[in-house]
Amino acid sequence: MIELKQVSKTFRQGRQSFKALDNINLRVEQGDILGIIGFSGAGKSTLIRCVNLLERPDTGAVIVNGKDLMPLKVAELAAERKKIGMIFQHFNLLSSRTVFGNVALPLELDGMDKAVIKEKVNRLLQIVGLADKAHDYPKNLSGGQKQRVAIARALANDPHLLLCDEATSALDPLTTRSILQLLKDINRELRITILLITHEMEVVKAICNHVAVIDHGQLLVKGTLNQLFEEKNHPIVEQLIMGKELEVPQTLKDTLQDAPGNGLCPLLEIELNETTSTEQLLDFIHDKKLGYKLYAVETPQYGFNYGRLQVYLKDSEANQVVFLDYLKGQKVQYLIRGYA
Ligand SMILES: Nc1ncnc2c1ncn2[C@@H]1O[C@H](COP(=O)(O)OP(=O)(O)OP(=O)(O)O)[C@@H](O)[C@H]1O
Repeated sequence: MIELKQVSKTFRQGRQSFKALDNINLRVEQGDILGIIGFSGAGKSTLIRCVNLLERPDTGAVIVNGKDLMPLKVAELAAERKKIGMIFQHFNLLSSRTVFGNVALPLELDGMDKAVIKEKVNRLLQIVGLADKAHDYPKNLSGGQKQRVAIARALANDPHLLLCDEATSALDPLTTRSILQLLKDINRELRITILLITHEMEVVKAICNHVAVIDHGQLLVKGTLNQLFEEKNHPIVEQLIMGKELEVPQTLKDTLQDAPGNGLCPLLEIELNETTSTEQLLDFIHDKKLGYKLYAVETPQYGFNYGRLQVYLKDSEANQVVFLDYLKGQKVQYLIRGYA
């Protein structure tokens, strides 16, 4: 369990000062995956770095596994830090060491026996799916593979907590998904608590069971995804939840019009909520025999309904009303991107 109590941090540069964290109180249970989300400059990195005291708060308590880290002496703090793994956006691998060498480093620094290191590193590489890359150098790896090496290295000291600082921001969407899946597996199989910072709601929706929203150094909301969606009226939360619009396919883009017109049908962007899954929505469409084309689906894979669909509702006006009334009845939000 992790608890931040009244944590504040001000950066000072010459005469200027900037309050990056303002009286943060946050509790994370063992086994949780907490997504810390907020816009650029909100204080996310500072917050996560305070958890292992890479950044030392000016005031407050940082309690990890029942121990306040703030008063600890250097050696005691180093021992506690060993149990907290960390991964970064740009992987931070040593280019002069092989994959094996990078993962082995924390164990070598710990003075571990060579044979034990070999056995352990090979097991870690197996977990992250890189057993065949042990002798490669980072420069020969893809971004996703580099992050897998970094994850294996972060797991080397058997941490109870993994801090992820924008771990997928430098990766393409497909690789992002595979790294998030790996983090999810690690959380489930090794029971490691994960704190993950991101500015993308999609990352939170994909793997987090709790979310904390940070803005201007303050904690705005902390709770489950359902609780976050209840705060949708908060302008910052709303902006984060809505995220990017789905890409309209080129074939439709060319013909899409802003206003409804004779024979035109709406292109809908539908925001699913906890009461309506993609399957339920499609069942309704099939039951009513509505004409449609599904252009994009963006649903998280891990048991939450939250996600978006892009549906071109190619049917009569009367049937369009049937569908839109259904969405309203289910309290599912939607946006009409245009008519074609
Ligand atoms: N070492 C530092 N010295 C001075 N100011 C800092 C320092 N580190 C962070 N800040 C400032 O504190 C604020 C919060 O920074 P932080 O990196 O925590 O935000 P963030 O939410 O992680 O942003 P991003 O998503 O862009 O990484 C920013 O305004 C930043 O400029």
